Amino acid sequence: MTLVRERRHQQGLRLSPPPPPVSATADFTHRSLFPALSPASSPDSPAIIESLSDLEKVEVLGHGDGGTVYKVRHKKSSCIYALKVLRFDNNAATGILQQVAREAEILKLVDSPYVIRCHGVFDSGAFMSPDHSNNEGGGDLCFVMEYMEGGSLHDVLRARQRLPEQLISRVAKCVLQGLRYLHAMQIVHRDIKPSNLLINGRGEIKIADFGVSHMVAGADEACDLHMGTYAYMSPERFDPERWGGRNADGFAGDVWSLGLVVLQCYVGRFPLIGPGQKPDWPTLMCVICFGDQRLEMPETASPEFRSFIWRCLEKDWRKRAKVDELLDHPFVNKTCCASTDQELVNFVFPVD
Ligand SMILES: Nc1ncnc2c1ncn2[C@@H]1O[C@H](COP(=O)(O)OP(=O)(O)OP(=O)(O)O)[C@@H](O)[C@H]1O
Repeated sequence: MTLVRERRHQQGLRLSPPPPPVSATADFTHRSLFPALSPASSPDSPAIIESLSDLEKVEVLGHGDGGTVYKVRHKKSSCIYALKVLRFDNNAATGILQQVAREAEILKLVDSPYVIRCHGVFDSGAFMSPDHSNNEGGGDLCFVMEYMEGGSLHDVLRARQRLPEQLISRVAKCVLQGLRYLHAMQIVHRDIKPSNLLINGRGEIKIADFGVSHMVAGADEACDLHMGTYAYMSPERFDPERWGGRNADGFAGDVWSLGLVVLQCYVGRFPLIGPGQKPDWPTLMCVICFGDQRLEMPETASPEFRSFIWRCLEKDWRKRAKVDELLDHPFVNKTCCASTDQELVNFVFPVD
């Protein structure tokens, strides 16, 4: 646990667009954008959060491209939450404002044990007008989220470098269950990567961060095909002309990203480029979209692991495995049974 926490603030493989300005402190006077959840629908978090003034900061959990995440305590109930604060000034691009508004919209809809639960969204009111025309002066947007004690898979990999195969299988199973839920709701995540997979004290893994997700129906994919982190982006999203991306439904892109995450857990670094090689845009373009990708398929990995990876990292999205196929795959079905949630907990929170 200590090890994991110490390394939380280190930066991961980040190739997202530049961040908007981030506030150092949360202004706890915002209004609620959607009602806090009732106790019945949230057994883990009995508190009803009416305003951000109900919460007090405990510590900073981490910084992302879009903002700062705090550990906070609900004053009345002492329940612990994670508070993600995004700060915008009046120069914030409309695209970014639409992106966070999209995250808020999607969070309202999702309710799954495999997806991070959001207990409320609060804002200063400056940028949430439907056409984003009223954004003079900027403001904060604050997401009150379920607190995940183990931090992200990125934090865990920083601390422990690699995961044993049976724990990787457990991670894969949870993410696939989350994706099955999201895809059934016609939501494509589009940014599956280690820092967006969070782990709690019960060894549960959940998908977080819907900043670049979108609802498939009615969305204009062509407008924002390149949003998300390039490193984990599928060939059809990276180079839609070459890989028929204009016709892709988007779900296959989440499977590709999961394949890379699973392989990264095994080899201990981003798997598509050599150690020390810079993951810049041209290098990634070459390995993801052209010729033979330099896939490091470890000799020691089981046949089940290899087969799972090949099914995820099939370049042609039409031939790539679907989520349901992968949930039936022996790597997920069989290998996962060789471990327990407790083993994952022991791995994430080692006794020093
Ligand atoms: N719900 C949570 N519970 C506990 N820790 C969290 C939670 N959400 C985020 N964190 C921590 O805060 C860090 C920053 O999270 P954030 O979502 O802002 O950015 P990120 O996902 O790491 O990067 P990016 O902005 O590129 O997506 C995470 O890496 C994680 O360590």
